[in-house]
Amino acid sequence: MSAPTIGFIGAGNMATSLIGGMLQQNFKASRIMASDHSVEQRDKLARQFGIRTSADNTELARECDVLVLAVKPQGMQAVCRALPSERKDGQLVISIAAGISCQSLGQWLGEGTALVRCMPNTPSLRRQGVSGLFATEQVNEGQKQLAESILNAVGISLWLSEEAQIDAVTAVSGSGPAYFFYLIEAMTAAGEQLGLPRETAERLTLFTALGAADMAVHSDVDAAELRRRVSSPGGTTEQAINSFARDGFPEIIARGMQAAASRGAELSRELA
Ligand SMILES: NC(=O)C1=CN([C@@H]2O[C@H](COP(=O)(O)OP(=O)(O)OC[C@H]3O[C@@H](n4cnc5c(N)ncnc54)[C@H](OP(=O)(O)O)[C@@H]3O)[C@@H](O)[C@H]2O)C=CC1
Ligand SMILES: O=C(O)[C@@H]1CCC=N1
Repeated sequence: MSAPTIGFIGAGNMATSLIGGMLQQNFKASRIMASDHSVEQRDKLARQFGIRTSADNTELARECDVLVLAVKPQGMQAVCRALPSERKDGQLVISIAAGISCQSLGQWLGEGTALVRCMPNTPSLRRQGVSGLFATEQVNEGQKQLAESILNAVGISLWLSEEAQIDAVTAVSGSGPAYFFYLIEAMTAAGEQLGLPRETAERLTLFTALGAADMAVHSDVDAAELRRRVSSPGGTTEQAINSFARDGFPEIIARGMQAAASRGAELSRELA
């Protein structure tokens, strides 16, 4: 059997991250297509990745074994309703939109559609992504494996037992890279205030983030224990951690993530 064709509708940030990662992992450019209404965006992807692009979403719907819906949530209904009901036989549709439920997608695309809802993240571009996946009952085992092979090509993926968990995944890992970038920005600025040149503060911060994440991923003890091992009694780290705790760091993070998850649920209602 020949390799499946994968079509991305919406060729923006997230599609670029996924396609970039897939091409580094044995997916052939000749089997990937992308459509976008922006000619600049189409040209950019065609140049960057050597994939076929189109201005016509219908062309992808008719030709591709897998359709990845990668437009903004607010544009999803119009995109789905404009797709033809006669699409490629056995097609799997993967939606990566935050807050668009399988129920809405089923209504817009046709109830028999095999649908996977997925929440990836932008480090997929570096093949360091993590995705949560939820399959509707129309999805067969082969299609599940196909979805997994796409997302595993750009990082790791985890199946969810309930669709509602997607909002939590969005709050943790979908939006998560932005929280770490925010911390990097804040630590770099604080390093500068402490007298370091900006570039030095930035490199120290970036490599500390990379080292800490790598160490935590490969450790057999949890993050709290790793933190304790850095914090010598009466030393410097303890002072920083105590100051963070006094200022409510865990509560600040929990409130922010609750806001992200609530927005996901709100979008599902608003855009149904
Ligand atoms: N960015 C992220 O980190 C993540 C995003 N997501 C989800 O991925 C989806 C895409 O997000 P993102 O990549 O950031 O968004 P972008 O705006 O970067 O990409 C969407 C692209 O789709 C194009 N588009 C809009 N309408 C149509 C249409 N009718 N036909 C074809 N193309 C169209 C847009 O063009 P134009 O701009 O001209 O309208 C744009 O180029 C969202 O639903 C988001 O929830 C999920 C996980 C992480
Ligand atoms: O901010 C957003 O809505 C999207 C979903 C997760 C990351 N970006």
